[in-house]
Amino acid sequence: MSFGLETLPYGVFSTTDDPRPRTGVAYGAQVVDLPATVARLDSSLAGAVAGPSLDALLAAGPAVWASLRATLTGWLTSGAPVVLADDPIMHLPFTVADYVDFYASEQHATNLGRMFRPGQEPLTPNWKHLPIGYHGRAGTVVVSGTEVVRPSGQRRAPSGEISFGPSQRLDIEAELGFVVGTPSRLGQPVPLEDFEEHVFGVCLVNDWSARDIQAWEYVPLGPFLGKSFATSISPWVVPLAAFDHARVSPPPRTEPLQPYLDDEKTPPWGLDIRFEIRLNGQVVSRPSFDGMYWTGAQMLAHLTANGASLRTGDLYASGTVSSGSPGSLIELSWKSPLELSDGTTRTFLEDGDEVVITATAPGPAGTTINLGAVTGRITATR
Ligand SMILES: O=C(O)/C=C/C(=O)CC(=O)CC(=O)O
Ligand SMILES: [Ca+2]
Ligand SMILES: [Mg+2]
Repeated sequence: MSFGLETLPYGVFSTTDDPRPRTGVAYGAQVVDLPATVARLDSSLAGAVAGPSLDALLAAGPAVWASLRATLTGWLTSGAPVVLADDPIMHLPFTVADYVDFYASEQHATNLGRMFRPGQEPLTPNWKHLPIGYHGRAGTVVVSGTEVVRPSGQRRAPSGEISFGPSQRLDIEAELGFVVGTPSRLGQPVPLEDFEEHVFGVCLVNDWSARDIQAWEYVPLGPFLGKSFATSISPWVVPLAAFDHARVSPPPRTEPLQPYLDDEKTPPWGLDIRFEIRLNGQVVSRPSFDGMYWTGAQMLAHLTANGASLRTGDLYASGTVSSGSPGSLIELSWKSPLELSDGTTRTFLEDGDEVVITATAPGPAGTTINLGAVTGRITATR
């Protein structure tokens, strides 16, 4: 996994020689050890990277974010000496405050509506008027590479029999996660144009979902234990500043929007990010984020429209990215099971299966922004 100068994502790493978790920036296949450079940084920048997580950097705000990125770019371009580490062991990069999951892909919402609510209109009447979301479980957000233990729960068989046991319909959801840096004040909504004041950057998310548990529990209050057992995120958080060349207009809006969501006159926050989903090494889907109906800026405006405040470390995910190609197995195996090159087939995940989600975006002058990977392997129920 190699990262060019255009990406410069932040994460938290340790090494076998030095087991202290510390902040770093990925460069090539190595990591720039940030605390090792503090003596050469301005005090505001040094304070932002000195701790064992990205929390202080997230809280420091856009001026520090821009200044640190410019400083690091300057150092790496000019070959200034930095401490580089090999073979980093990656940790959860920041303290996850609140976790929200949106539902911003029209294709995913339509497909799931057809499957979960057959005979009804697939899109609910509110879908094109507001970005639908729910509050998830921040405490079970885990870093890429963490094993995912198959959850148990209640489910109802087609016969009507209710039972409790290991999920038999364990799925993935490939999503983009937005990481909040600067907090906001309680009672004060964050308008669309302040997105960059508050959001530090993005990561990749796999919102593991137990479809059998979900289908039985979710009416009328929405997702609960079918999704709260684990949510994996990539270890590298890519700053929003890296996406200047990836910004695109979202799909045409087909319903008039309330003024707080109307992004006609603000610079667009659609993002040309291409995902790849691998199951046991084999590419099974290539969704693209540019087809997502709602943007990260609209999701943030909606999240705070009632005056709910933001905290440093809030994470909100886009919802399954199913434009172009599906971001979940329930969609991929809808008509017929997935056929893998080892001769086996899948409708849902089996114990031992490994899922790797990667993504890239266009950078300046033909370069590529690398969002890294979020991986996870399923282990048997304990
Ligand atoms: O349509 C439903 O009832 C359920 C949808 C989901 O499970 C998707 C969800 O978690 C939001 C998303 O990832 O798009
Ligand atoms: Ca989800
Ligand atoms: Mg989850």
